Amino acid sequence: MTILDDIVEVKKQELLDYPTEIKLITREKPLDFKGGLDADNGIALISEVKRASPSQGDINNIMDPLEQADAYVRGGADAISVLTDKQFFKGSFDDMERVAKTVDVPVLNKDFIIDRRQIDCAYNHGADIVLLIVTILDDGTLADLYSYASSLDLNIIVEVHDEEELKRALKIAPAIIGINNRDLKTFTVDIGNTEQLLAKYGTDDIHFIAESGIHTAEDAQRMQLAGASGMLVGESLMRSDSIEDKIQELKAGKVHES
Ligand SMILES: O=C(O)c1ccccc1NCC(=O)[C@H](O)[C@H](O)COP(=O)(O)O
Repeated sequence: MTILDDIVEVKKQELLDYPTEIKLITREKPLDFKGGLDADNGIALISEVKRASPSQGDINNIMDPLEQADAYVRGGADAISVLTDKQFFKGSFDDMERVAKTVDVPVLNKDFIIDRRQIDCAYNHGADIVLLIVTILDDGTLADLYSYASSLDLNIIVEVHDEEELKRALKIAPAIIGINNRDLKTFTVDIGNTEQLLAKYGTDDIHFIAESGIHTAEDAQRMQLAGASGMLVGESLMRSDSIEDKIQELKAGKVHES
């Protein structure tokens, strides 16, 4: 059993307490994250609110998620990711909803989705983007959750770690693929993973988001040079005592069309 197996097991247990059907609230259309990627040929930054993690333990559990997200937006983040898993990341839907109600950039619900009702919850709590992690889904469920989230106008990041998962993701022709540099089963982190996969599979038809292990301007530049349209950064921003400077540093390599 890996930690990822444990996380999925907890999600299954939590789902036992969900109603069989979740009524969707009436809300504004989710903000268009993909449109932002289409319009900008630089590298977008998704800044993550991450109190704790299985690999690091407590990262920064004393900050206020709203103040953190505000600082991210002031620094120039293009989107905010909020971990909503309670048991392993000390997050909550309340954290995400407070952020989504306040910031004017798209908000990603970072969780381990295995059932449509989690997408309903993400939607009702104000998410604009959801994450589908290929390794925890079979092909049929992946395709079903993708089409369900699309029907709600949510942006979707389909997350892969290796070539086999990437090939499975490509079968549903997603607009955005996240390449996680962290192996969620062993916690090994290597940003060379994005470089290797994009050298072989990079295409202008898909936006690729480099996820995890990005700490410095040099790391960010490597991800951009590899062809990533975006990067997802958690720990290094959560540990920074000068968030706005850290964001400027990470975005320093951002190239804009003149
Ligand atoms: O971060 C972990 O320890 C972890 C363990 C098991 C499953 C998922 C995990 N993290 C989720 C993420 O992918 C990251 O929060 C995200 O990509 C940001 O990574 P980082 O910048 O390295 O904090």
